[in-house]
Amino acid sequence: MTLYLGVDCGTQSTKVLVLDTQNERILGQASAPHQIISDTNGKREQLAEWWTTAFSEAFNEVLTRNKIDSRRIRAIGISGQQHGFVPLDVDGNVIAPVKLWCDTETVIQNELLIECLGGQSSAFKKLGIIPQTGFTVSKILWFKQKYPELWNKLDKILLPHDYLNYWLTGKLSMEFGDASGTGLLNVIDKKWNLEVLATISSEQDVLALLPQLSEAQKVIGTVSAEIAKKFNLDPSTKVSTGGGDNMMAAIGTGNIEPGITTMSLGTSGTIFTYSDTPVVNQSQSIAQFCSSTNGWLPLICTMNVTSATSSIQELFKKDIEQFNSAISSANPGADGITILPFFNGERTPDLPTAKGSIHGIDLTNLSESNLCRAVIESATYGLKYGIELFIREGIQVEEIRLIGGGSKSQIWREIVANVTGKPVVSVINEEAAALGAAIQAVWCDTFDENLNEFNQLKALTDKYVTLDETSRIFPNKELSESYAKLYQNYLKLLKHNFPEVTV
Ligand SMILES: Nc1ncnc2c1ncn2[C@@H]1O[C@H](COP(=O)(O)OP(=O)(O)O)[C@@H](O)[C@H]1O
Ligand SMILES: O=C(CO)[C@@H](O)[C@H](O)COP(=O)(O)O
Repeated sequence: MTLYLGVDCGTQSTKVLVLDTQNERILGQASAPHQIISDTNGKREQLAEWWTTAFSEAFNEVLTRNKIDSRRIRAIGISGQQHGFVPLDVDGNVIAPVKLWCDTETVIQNELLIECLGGQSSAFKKLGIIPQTGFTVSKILWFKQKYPELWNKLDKILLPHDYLNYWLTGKLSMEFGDASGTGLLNVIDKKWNLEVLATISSEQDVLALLPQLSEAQKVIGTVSAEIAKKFNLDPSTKVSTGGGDNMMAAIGTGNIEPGITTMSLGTSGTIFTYSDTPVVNQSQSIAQFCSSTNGWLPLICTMNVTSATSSIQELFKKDIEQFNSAISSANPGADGITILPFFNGERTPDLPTAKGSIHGIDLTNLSESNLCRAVIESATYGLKYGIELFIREGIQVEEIRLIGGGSKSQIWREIVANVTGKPVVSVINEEAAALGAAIQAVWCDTFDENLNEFNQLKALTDKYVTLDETSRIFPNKELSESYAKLYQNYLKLLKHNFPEVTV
């Protein structure tokens, strides 16, 4: 048996998946949860050690439950939530809690950086992307301002998946896909932008704080002796470059060539599509990330998907099954209730300090099931808003490949099809980021410099990514028409409450 491990360190949990390439099947998967440190000022942080603990728990569980021999693992691929700022000292210790992609405490620092770069369009010219509050760059400036003593100890800046790579191998590296979400990289020429680095600090060599950039198909090293012993791994076990969770989910949904759209219903909501060339877009909300397949991955991210839906679910003390049946029992449009679900500020549209609100309540419609339905519908309207931005930029969306925790819900899948007016289909393994990471590990391990890079990856995604044809849902004409009207009401409400939203 030849085994590959795919690991996805998401916001709410770390998932570990084992792929058996000899028998061409997934042997098993397990997950372990993480907490989040939150505050009303927008703080959203985690401790890096929670990720390594969750990795260990999920690793041990999947191996024990499926009686898998860890010595058979040839390589590991790590996927991770994007943008988080992991600060290391010279001894490789993490010196502060990690500010996450969903942290909005750094609004002021982000505004300052954009101003120093000459405003939004000038920043776009310099970087090919406009840094948003969730990106890493404003977290670095915030850290320097808030903790000057710690800043003096800072030796390296890593992203969450890079940190797990470092923990496994002792090697410091960053690949282009995840690096493109830092706000420090010119995403067109794929080089660090020295002007942005100087904006963070003109006295210090910020470039020296960044690890080496690596191409997607590379192995970064083998597991350290300590890790090999801890997990009973063969010391020759390789670790691939890995990548951001959306980049890995692109691989895990076969979204490695133009014309495919993936939507993730995770803590965040994302929509992304592969491009061979950078998409020079007028919309500041489309993040033109690099893919982890040496191309580009234009992406829309909303901050309030299962983070918002699980808040309402937990408020009513429902388990997932009860929550889904409450949604199904309510009428489309939740009898007039609409939620602006900005429980955590918002990235698309760019409203980092926004708060959520509930509208249209009266004595006849106030019920748990209507509120459950309304939060799901509103999170989906947020994603429809993203699709409209894609379409406006000439990016075609024919069909949506749905992944992430929320895609397990039949009723939510139906709502996505009817709100967007597009057919939706799930992949057989909805933990697409973990699967993508495992596929990337195979790609890196078996990579042959003499063969076409894309063809080698495509052969793997063709083999391991399967659409679940039984899950395909076509939009219902009548419901799509009602949702088109309900979406217009949502937009009206959005613009009324946030006049700065112009699109
Ligand atoms: N069957 C389901 N129906 C609706 N929501 C679900 C279902 N299963 C999981 N979820 C939601 O998905 C969330 C986890 O999504 P996931 O994609 O794993 O998040 P992340 O990768 O950001 O950690 C859970 O918190 C839950 O709200
Ligand atoms: O910030 C983004 C994308 O730019 C988020 O998509 C994060 O990468 C978190 O992902 P999930 O935990 O929701 O999968």
